[in-house]
Parts: sequence; structure tokens; C-alpha cells
Amino acid sequence: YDKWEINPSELTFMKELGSGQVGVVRLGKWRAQHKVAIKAIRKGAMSEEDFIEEAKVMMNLSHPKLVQLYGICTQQRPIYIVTEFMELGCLLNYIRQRRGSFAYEDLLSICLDVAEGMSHLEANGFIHRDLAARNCLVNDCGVVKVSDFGMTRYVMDDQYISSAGSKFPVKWSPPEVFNFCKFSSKSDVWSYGVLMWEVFTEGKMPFEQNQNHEVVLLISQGHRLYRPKNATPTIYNIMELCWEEVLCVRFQRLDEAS
Ligand SMILES: COc1cc2c(cc1NS(C)(=O)=O)=CC1=C(NCc3c(C)cccc3C)N=NC=21
Repeated sequence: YDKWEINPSELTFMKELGSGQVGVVRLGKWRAQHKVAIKAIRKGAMSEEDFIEEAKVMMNLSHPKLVQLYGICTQQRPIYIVTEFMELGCLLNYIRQRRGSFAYEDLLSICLDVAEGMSHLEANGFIHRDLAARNCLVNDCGVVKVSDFGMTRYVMDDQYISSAGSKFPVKWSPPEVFNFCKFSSKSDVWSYGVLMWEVFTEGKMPFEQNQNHEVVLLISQGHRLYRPKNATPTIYNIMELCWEEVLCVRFQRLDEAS
């Protein structure tokens, strides 16, 4: 087996943890004693060959605040993606279930964990493309880690891909993304600001009263999410810095015109 390949016969499957856009996640054991999470990719949900290429890159992205990819099983269908198991599940559920029990320092610590993970991605030239509390996970020590980075490139559902699609994360996207899908580490910073807002509201839905097309207009007109009551002006100022519109529209030189 190549170093990114896992022998499926060394996996045992246990309870189902959840099911998402591209497949079902189960708790499992590797070599009978190591707890792992295993995502079985639903047929037709993902461009698998492209993902398999990418998995080799993702294997090398290791950081204490990134959910570690352990490997993939590609010799059979469905393919399995195996990662580190995070005992307390997704961050969004975690903060909603504990609403009212967080101290200010706890909320700040969650944001700091995510910032450390994202800083590592950025240092490695890796763009997440879908940073949000739903795409972060919590382990049994309460450490928050970023997961699912870069995966949206392999999802084959147009509702996710098109910025007009019903599943596109408009509420976490800056204008250059919802207008012309210009992803960058700067667009990840915008999403990080929205994640901070999710954390300090203990899991509220951004722009709860608005649909995606209304949010496009609001943001384009300069409107921003309000200051959560648990956020000090200093913290809210950081969120606002994340939501400053990127004004450098690149003027393509005529001789570069593709
Ligand atoms: C305890 O509860 C959970 C724990 C996990 C979890 C979901 C829950 N339950 S829930 C839905 O929050 O209620 C998903 C994972 C995961 N990795 C997922 C993953 C894999 C395997 C492959 C590619 C991409 C990703 C993101 N590691 N641990 C957990």
C-alpha cells in the first residue's frame, strides 16, 4: 500500500456519526485499537480521482489544530476517507448544546484554535474555501480543529458549486467569491470573521432573517453582521477587519489577456 493508502481489512466499523453532502461518517477502529472516523463517499457525489490526487497533499498538512487525514481506501467502492476521531463532534452543535455555559475566555480560545489551524493552511498556500463552525470539530479535551479543508473542489453537486446554488455558503463569502468565485486566503479570512460571529453568538445562523440573495445585496451595500452581546468592541473590531472588502480588482494587462 502507498503511504496514503489504508488496508480496509484493518478497519472495523462502529456507530454512525452523521451523514453529510458527500457521504456517511462512522466511528471505526484501525488495527483494532485506534479510534478513527471513516467517511464512505456516496457514489457520484465526488470527483474521486481528483480527490485521490489531492489526498496526497492533504496527508502532509499536519498541525495540532487541523483534523489529521490518516489515509484513504481507494481499491474498492465506495472509497473511504479516514481521519482523526474528534469525540465532541462538530463545533456548531457543540456551541449550540452548551449555549450560556461558555466564559468569554472559552469563546476566545475556540477562535484562537481555528486561527492557528488556518494560519498553518495559509502558510502552506492552502485555501479552505468553506470555513464555518459546521466544518470544525472538537476533541475530548475541548480543542477545536479545522476540517474538510479544500474538499468543496471535489463535490459534484451544482447546488454547492454555483454561487447561485441553494447550498453555496453565501453568508460566509466575501463579494469577490459570491460575485465571481475568486477564492483566496483573503476569502478564508472573511469566513473566519463569520465563524468568530458564530462562536460569540454561541451558534446563531448569520443573517437569520435573510435568504442568500438578500445577503448578497446587504453585503454589497456595506451592511455587516451586528456585534454579538458576548463580543467586546475589541473582538468585534477584529470581525469587522475580516469583512473589509478587498478592493484590489486585478487589472489584467492587455498582453496577458488569456
Ligand atoms: C462525535 O461526533 C462526531 C465526530 C466526528 C464527526 C461527526 C460527529 N457527529 S456530529 C455529525 O457532529 O453529530 C465527523 C468526524 C471526523 N472526521 C470527518 C471527516 C472524515 C472522516 C473524512 C473527510 C472529512 C471529514 C470532515 N472525525 N471525527 C468526527
